[in-house]
This record gives sequence, C-alpha cells and structure tokens, in this order.
Amino acid sequence: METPTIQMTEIHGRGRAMVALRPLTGGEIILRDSPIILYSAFPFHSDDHQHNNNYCSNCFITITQQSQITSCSTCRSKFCTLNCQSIASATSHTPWACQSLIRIGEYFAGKNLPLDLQIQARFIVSAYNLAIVSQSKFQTLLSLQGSVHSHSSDSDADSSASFIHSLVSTVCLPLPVELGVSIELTRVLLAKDKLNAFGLMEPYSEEREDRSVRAYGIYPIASFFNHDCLPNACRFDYLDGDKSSLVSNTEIVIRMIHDVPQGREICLSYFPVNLKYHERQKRLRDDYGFICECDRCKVEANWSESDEDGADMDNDNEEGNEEGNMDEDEDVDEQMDGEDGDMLKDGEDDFPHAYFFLNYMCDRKNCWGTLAPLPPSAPATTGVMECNVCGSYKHLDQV
Ligand SMILES: C[S@@+](CC[C@H](N)C(=O)[O-])C[C@H]1O[C@@H](n2cnc3c(N)ncnc32)[C@H](O)[C@@H]1O
Repeated sequence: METPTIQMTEIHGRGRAMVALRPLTGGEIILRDSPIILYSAFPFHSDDHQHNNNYCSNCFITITQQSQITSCSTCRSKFCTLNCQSIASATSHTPWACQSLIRIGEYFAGKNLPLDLQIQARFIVSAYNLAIVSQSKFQTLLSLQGSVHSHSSDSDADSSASFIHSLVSTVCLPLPVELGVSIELTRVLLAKDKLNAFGLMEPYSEEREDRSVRAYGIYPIASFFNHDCLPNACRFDYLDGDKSSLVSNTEIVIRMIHDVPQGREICLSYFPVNLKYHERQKRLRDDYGFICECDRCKVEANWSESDEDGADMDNDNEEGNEEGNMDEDEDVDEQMDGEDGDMLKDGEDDFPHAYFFLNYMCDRKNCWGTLAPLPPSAPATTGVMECNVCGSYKHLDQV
C-alpha cells in the first residue's frame, strides 16, 4: 500500500488544509480522487450539437465514431458503452434522475433562462439522486465546506435556490420524502457546489479563447486543498486520455509542481494563474468568501495599474513578458535553489514570482495551463513537464 504523502489538518483562518507529511518532489502524485458527483455543464437545449451530443452522460469521455455508443431508451442520453450505461443506471442515471432531467428539460424549453441556473438545476438533481443511491456519499457531500451563513447576504444565491427548489418540488415527482428536500437543504447544497466543484474542461483548442467546461465534479478529498495564487500543486484530469494507470477516466490526479519541505501547506490555484490581482481578489471574495493574503497578493497589492499591465500574462503578448522582468533567469534560479521553490520575501515589491510564470505556465495560445514535471518514478522523463490543460509536454530546457 502507498504511504500517505499528505494529511488534512486545521489551519487557523483557512479551515481544513492539506500539508506535506514529508519532503515532496516536483512531479510526485500526492492524490488520486474519484468524484462522488459528476454532472453536465451544458444547457438542456442547445442548437450546438457539437456540444450536447459529444460526451458520455456518465463518464464524460468524448464519444467517437468507434465508440460502442448506446442510449437511454427513455431520455436518449448517450453512453460510451453498455457497461457505462449499466453503471449509470445504478448511480448517476437512476430512473428518478432520468425522469427529473426530462421534466426539468421540458420546463426550460424555449425559455432562454441563464445557463448558470440550468447547471445548478442539474447539480441539485444529481445531489438528491446521490442521497437516493448512497446516503454515505451524500453525508460526505454535506461535510464539505459551504454553508448558507457564510454567504447569507447573497440575494442572487437566495433567489436561485428558491427558484430551483420550487422547480424540483413541482416537477421531480415523486420526491423521496425521506430526503427531507427543503429550500434550506437546496441552499446548503448549492453553497457546497460553489465552493468545491472542479470544472472538467472540453478538449483544448487554440482557437477557443474561453476555456469551456464539459462537466463539474465534486471530489471529496481534493476539496480540502486551499487556494494559493502561486500554487505548489496542480490538478490533472484525463477524461479522454490514457486510463491505464487510473481506476477510471473520471479520477483526478494532484501532482506537485515543485519540491516542498515537510509541513508545508499544499495549495492549488482555483483558476488560471494568469489572472490579475484585482480579478483574483474579486473571484476569491465573491465566489469563495475569503480575502487572499498569499505572498503573490501581498506583493501585487502594492502594484500600480501600469505594473499590473506590465506583468500581464497574456501569452499572446510578448511585450508583457519584457516589461514584467520575465527574462531574469539568474535571479529566478538563485531563488529556486535557496528556498525549495517558495521564494517570496517580505518587502520585495518588484516581480519576484516571475520564475513561476517562466517555468510553470504554459505558453500555448489560449491555454493558461500550469506545467508540472512528470512523476519522478519514470527516470527517462526527468525534466519533462506536462501541461494540465492542453496536455502538451515540454522539456525544462525549452522554458
Ligand atoms: C474547497 S474549500 C477548501 C477546504 C476548506 N478550507 C475546508 O475547510 O473544507 C474552499 C474554501 O476554503 C477556504 N480557503 C481556501 N483557500 C483559502 C486561503 N488561501 N485563505 C483562507 N481561506 C481559504 C475558503 O473558505 C474557501 O471557500
């Protein structure tokens, strides 16, 4: 059995967090996690067939011509194989979930309601369906961060919850009474989803500026990672990729970006690392309910707007790199050697984290992914970095 590399612990002001149990090496896999809920990120009705019809309704693999496609005889949802369909009918696609999605789809037909609301409705059906099929997984969902008190002044969240609750109680019948379906429970579940769901992206395309999500997943252990704007670990998913080392294509893998010492908190970034200071702060405050005080934010809080523009990480924009001192490899290397990859010092107000963007940010057009070394268990791959969005490989010499 693999010995654990990380442990969950409470950190004052940050809630539950993951810390390193021993020194960890760049590329090490520290977690493989399976979703307790996985649901579609698409509207109920779309003219864009490319979208709605391209993924298996259970495991969200891209359905290709070669796949042994089957479909639900009631709602016509597609599945990549008979096996996937049969797993779904006992888990994510029970008769109750199938009927509920049909009726909610009928309700949304021709109404042009916001996509967010439709996705939230899909999540609530998945969450109540989880309560039907596995009380223990439902309790795990309830134990994750997110409560109505933490965002009680959020009137948008309140009205979405009221709308979805009345929709579900009207059309998703019969509602299993033992679930105790209520507006309060719906609000709590939506809060959990907002704080913990991971977006699983569509295949990377250079042409697409916005990274679009094909499905959202709630991963019970990965939900304990806190955020840092210069993360030391990142998440890989392989929905369409090689499944050989994974139990299922829906597992996610968390890998170290660089070395860290024992006891260090392991953090992910909750969004692409190229976002500017004000955008990051806004998202973290509005969506996650906290003020980020990470080393990068402490430095960037003192920047003027022109500094921010200078460090713009737009990977189409070569000027941004120059103005942001991105060429200073020497300083970068010195800092890396000295600090195990954790380099910011109090009082530095220039751009000391340039090393991160140079080494760990993918520069492919419209990618914004993070690069992490391949696992050290394969010596032939030393120095090879993999991007967690476009999947491309780069040798350290290339960056
Ligand atoms: C996905 S959960 C992470 C685990 C969470 N700390 C817990 O106790 O379950 C996201 C929530 O963790 C907290 N959090 C994450 N990163 C943080 C940070 N850098 N500083 C303070 N709180 C943070 C916020 O409350 C955020 O909404």
